[in-house]
Amino acid sequence: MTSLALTDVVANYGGARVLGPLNLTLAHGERVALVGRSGAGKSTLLSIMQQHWQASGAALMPQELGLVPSLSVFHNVYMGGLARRPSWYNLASLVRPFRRDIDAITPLLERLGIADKCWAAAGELSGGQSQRVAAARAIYQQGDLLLADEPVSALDGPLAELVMAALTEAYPTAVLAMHDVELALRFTDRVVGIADGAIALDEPSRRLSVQDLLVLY
Ligand SMILES: Nc1ncnc2c1ncn2[C@@H]1O[C@H](COP(=O)(O)OP(=O)(O)OP(=O)(O)O)[C@@H](O)[C@H]1O
Repeated sequence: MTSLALTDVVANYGGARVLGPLNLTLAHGERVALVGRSGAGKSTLLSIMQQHWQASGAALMPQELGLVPSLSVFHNVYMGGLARRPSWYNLASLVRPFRRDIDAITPLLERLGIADKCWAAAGELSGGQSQRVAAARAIYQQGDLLLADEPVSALDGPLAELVMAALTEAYPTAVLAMHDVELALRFTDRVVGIADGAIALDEPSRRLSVQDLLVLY
């Protein structure tokens, strides 16, 4: 993968245009923050990216997380790697996880501070714990590109940094919709500001300050 391009993309809901026409190119190894006020079109743009780039190995961390509440944390994370294994293996793992998968997933949970919840049902977790499980699942997926919608919205301070560091280390190429502009500037190379469904700003993060981004809000 060298670069990924969206050309003249649009999104309509019930006949009303909410995004575009918009062009955006993402280079390999580039981490982009999507910022903008609520309803600007960040989630819509991420879902268009997913539709266009799924075949290029995009991992998605959706805003609503998409965990299976009745399954354990382990199994929710394991699901990130389902496509790498044959069906018989996945079924056997559901009944009795293999040691090598436990050994691969445990360090990830330890890094994100949720190893003690490995065998708890995902439905019993707090919002911040659930978000870390979804992050672990996205990391375990090991795609070429991460598309994450507000990946640390339920976490604050050091935990938000921990998760951002783990996600960006696992995915050198990523698009992350973020509300925390300070965190966005620290963990990405480029900021794309969305306002009313259009690109209102597209600059390298190092050239921007938090103040520069406030115009979008
Ligand atoms: N399913 C839907 N049906 C109708 N309109 C929708 C739907 N989903 C989103 N929209 C509209 O599309 C626009 C963009 O929404 P979107 O969720 O992409 O914004 P966002 O920037 O991700 O917001 P937030 O930061 O609150 O998640 C909004 O005006 C929203 O009301």
